[in-house]
Order: sequence, then C-alpha cells, then structure tokens
Amino acid sequence: MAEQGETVLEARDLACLRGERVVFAGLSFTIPAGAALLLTGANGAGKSTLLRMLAGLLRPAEGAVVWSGTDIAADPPAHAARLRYLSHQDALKPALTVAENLAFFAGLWGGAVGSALEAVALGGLAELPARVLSSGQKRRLALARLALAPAPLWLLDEPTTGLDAASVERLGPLLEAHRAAGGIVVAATHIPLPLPDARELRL
Ligand SMILES: Nc1ncnc2c1ncn2[C@@H]1O[C@H](COP(=O)(O)OP(=O)(O)OP(=O)(O)O)[C@@H](O)[C@H]1O
Repeated sequence: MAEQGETVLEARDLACLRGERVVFAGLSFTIPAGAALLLTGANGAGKSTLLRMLAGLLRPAEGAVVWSGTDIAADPPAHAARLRYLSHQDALKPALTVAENLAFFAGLWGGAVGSALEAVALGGLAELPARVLSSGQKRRLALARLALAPAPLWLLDEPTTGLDAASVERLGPLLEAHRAAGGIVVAATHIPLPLPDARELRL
C-alpha cells in the first residue's frame, strides 16, 4: 500500500458489473511514478471499462481507485485535473481548424499549440478544418493533446488505432519524456506499443 504523498496509482480489489455480468472482479495493481501498464485481452474483456474506471468516469461496484494514498472518489475534480484520457473517440470539433481544436485544450491546460502539433507531425496541416483529416491524422491530433502540458496520469485507449508506422514511432519519445518526468501510463492495446519495460495486465 502506498504512503501518503508518494505518486502512485493503485487499483484495490476492483469489481465491475455491467447488468448481471461481472466484467472483472478482485482486480488489484500498483503503478509507481514513471511506470507503464499495458491492458491486453480479447474484445469485450474490459480494457476500456477499466480505463474509464481509472479516469473516474465509472464507479467501481467494489473496491477503489487510489491516487497517492487517497481514493479518487474523495475529490473527482482533482483527479480529472491530473489526467489525460484518450478514449476511442478523438473528440474533435470538425468545423474548427487543427490548430483551433488544440487551442481549446491549451486554453484549459496551457501549453504551446505549435510545438504540440510538431510533436505529431501535423504542423503543416494546422489551418485545415479537422473534418478533412484522415482517420490517422485525426488520431494524431487527439494525441497532440498529450504534448501540450504535463499531467501525471495518461490513460490511453488504443492510442495507435489508424496510425502509420512512423506515427507509432513518434509516440515513443512522447511516452518516454512523460515517464522520465515521473508520469504514469495505462494503455489498452492490441498491438505492441513503444513502452519499454511496461508491465502487462491481461484481462
Ligand atoms: N454501457 C454498457 N452497458 C452494458 N454493457 C457494457 C457497457 N459498456 C461496456 N459493456 C460491456 O462490458 C464488456 C467490456 O467492454 P469493454 O469496452 O471494456 O471491452 P474492451 O476490452 O475494451 O474491448 P475491445 O478490445 O473490443 O475494445 C463488454 O462485454 C461490453 O459489452
């Protein structure tokens, strides 16, 4: 169990019910600062559900999600402020340009739009409306949010969906810098990610 104040994400005996069905139960793990956990398993195993629970968007039927010794349910806004959650949906406004989409999040979190777009090689498309982007480019624009401003917890649901090989590779330095600064990553994936030394939890 973590000491108060030490940066660590813990799942304590988590259970998730959907209708009558137990998606998972008795799930416990600890992820210290700088570490990564890969969630793997078949379609429907509960990877996205667990990420939503870690994000505080879904209440556990049993158990708790604990950040640095405190149940996240005790202060949901504080938990929301410390995380970046990348879901299946890219959450873009189609009528806004690429730069404007990112500027919305920069308004919330701070950070420089130009360098975040460069981190995902979208600098050249900054003035295009998001609706004309290809699906891989949309995913890269969603990923650019990670490069805007630091947050200690990244929850990534299949971050590489639709990405070409060069874009997957570009994700490596982003993840590495986050972890080197003590950040934690939990990522659901069906393919290998550039996350050396990540632990795997097969659901
Ligand atoms: N809102 C909901 N109501 C009822 N059941 C749900 C709901 N959301 C998810 N489920 C069920 O929970 C289970 C886990 O779904 P989840 O999306 O977490 O799986 P996953 O491991 O992320 O799958 P995939 O690899 O296909 O993305 C599935 O059986 C799904 O049908």
